[in-house]
Amino acid sequence: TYTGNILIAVNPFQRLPHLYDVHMMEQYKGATFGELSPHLFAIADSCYRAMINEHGSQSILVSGESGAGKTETTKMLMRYLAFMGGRSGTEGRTVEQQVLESNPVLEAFGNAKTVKNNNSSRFGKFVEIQFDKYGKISGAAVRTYLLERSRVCQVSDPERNYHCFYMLCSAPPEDVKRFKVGNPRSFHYLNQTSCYEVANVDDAREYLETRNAMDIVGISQEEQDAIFRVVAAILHLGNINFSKGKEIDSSRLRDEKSINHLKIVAELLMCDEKLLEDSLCQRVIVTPDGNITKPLDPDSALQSRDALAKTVYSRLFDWIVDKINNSIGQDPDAISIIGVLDIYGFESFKVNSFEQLCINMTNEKLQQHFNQHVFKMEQEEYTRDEIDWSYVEFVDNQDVLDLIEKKPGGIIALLDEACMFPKSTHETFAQKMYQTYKSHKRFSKPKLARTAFTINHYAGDVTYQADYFLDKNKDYVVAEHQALLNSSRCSFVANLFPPLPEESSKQSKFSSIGTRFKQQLQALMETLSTTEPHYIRCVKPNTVLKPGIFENDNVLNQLRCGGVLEAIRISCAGYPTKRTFDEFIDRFGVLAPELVDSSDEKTACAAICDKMGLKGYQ
Ligand SMILES: Nc1ncnc2c1ncn2[C@@H]1O[C@H](COP(=O)(O)OP(=O)(O)OP(=O)(O)O)[C@@H](O)[C@H]1O
Repeated sequence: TYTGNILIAVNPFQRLPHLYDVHMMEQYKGATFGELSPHLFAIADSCYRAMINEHGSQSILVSGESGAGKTETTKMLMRYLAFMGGRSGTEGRTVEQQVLESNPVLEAFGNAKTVKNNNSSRFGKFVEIQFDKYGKISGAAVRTYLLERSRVCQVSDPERNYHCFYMLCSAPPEDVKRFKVGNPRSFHYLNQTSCYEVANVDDAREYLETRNAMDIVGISQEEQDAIFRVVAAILHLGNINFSKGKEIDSSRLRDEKSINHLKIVAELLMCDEKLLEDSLCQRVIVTPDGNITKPLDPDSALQSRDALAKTVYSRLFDWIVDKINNSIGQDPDAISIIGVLDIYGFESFKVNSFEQLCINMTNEKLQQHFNQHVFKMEQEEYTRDEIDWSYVEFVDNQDVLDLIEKKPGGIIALLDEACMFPKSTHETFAQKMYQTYKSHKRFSKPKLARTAFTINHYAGDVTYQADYFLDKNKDYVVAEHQALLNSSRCSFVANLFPPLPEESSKQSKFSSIGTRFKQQLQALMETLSTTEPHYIRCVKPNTVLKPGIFENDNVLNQLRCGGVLEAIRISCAGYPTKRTFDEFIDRFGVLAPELVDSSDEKTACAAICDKMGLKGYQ
């Protein structure tokens, strides 16, 4: 259905191909908005037409909670835009085909089965489709946000790690042999949960399809092999274990098995075995008097191993995104763009951490953008009609945004400070927040909390646990890991870790995930502000992921989180029903037939209202 121009799309949890086929696209092509049943093609069509007619850039913002259908909706939107903006009769790899095929590639490496969704995107995505002066697609760019790195090393029932790991384990026998993988149950990074299969998903087929999609987006066979070699290396890396070494607080490889896995990792990454072992079991400390090598105890070595796995995986993901962008190509002469944003919705779990804070900050920003837009649209309409609506209140969430991201003084700024100060712990960080925001309306400290804090978001209160904030915010690659991988004989691996520029290698430049994410978000908002936005709110009808079940309270909460209720409030506070003068006379003329014919439409309408004793109309 629609609320104003906002489309509210409910996930059907069953395939409805007839709703999304070419025949349906034909019907919506050029149809007046609102004439046909609400449909995402109607949004895509009005967006495309607005771009052609007004030569202005557009954006479609798709939001909703995990499993609500954002990614499916985004793919369908892209298909419609490719249908409208594609070039007929072209052969081979067209831009629009590449844009569409980037989806399965990104999903293989960035999606996983979670409690909420069997194919959950663990990153945010903004696809910018560029159009030339003929309204044809001439280029595209994909920007991704905040991939969930922790999943690579840590998964719990009934979730899975990223799809690509299982695909590789189900690859054809020659590839399984070549990449030295096997049963997913034999890898620590996969066997922490007992979930290996996803209903209706055939990993073996997905492997071939991903390879095929990689061909189309322009990733060469050698590059594909290197990618899967890295994926396999990460699996083996997870199987390396440590036990206490001879010296105090030192560690060594635990057993033959670990030695064997280490060998395989070195082979797959084409780097030196001894260097790999050292980079896991030791740290070099730079002091004014020279470098000191310090051994790591087994726990720290395990952490070092996991940090390496996460860094390699996230670099791999970034490489794939860059490659897709390079091979699709950007059109510097593009006349306008249509951006499609598929980004995680508001999150509030039993335990909320740094990721939730970043996600909810994104949603606060988008909410502000949404409110401003809805408000502005209404305002423009009232101004056009010369109607006074000064009494309609605008609720701004700038105070929450300031609390999180203001510099200096916001939570992210405090966190960066804490990360740079070697002695800080999550407790000192929490204390600092409690002190700083003692009297902030949107911040509170739960009773008896030592590290927890609550933020009053537009969609409700969320309590965060600050325990891992410091670690999660630090964005640096251990120097030993950097040196190791940069020295790989495989140019693909070495290029994932280019040498750092001089100044930043001196540890002077601190880079934090929070600040980088904030900057990315800022850039996104700037892009969005140059476009005319269109909104789609996806709704998940139930938590059992089945068709035909509708949980009322749950849906209501999603509408609240999506800002739909706020949009309705703004609309209700003004004049929610809009009729032209002749429609009004058509409907209410019977109340005063004698007035209708005698005067012009506007006067007649006023006369009808007067006759019925209505007060305060404008
Ligand atoms: N229009 C649709 N028709 C049929 N099935 C759908 C549709 N939309 C969603 N689904 C089903 O719901 C599942 C979840 O949808 P999707 O992956 O798009 O959710 P999401 O909102 O992107 O979630 P996340 O934030 O976790 O990535 C899909 O895998 C698919 O099975």
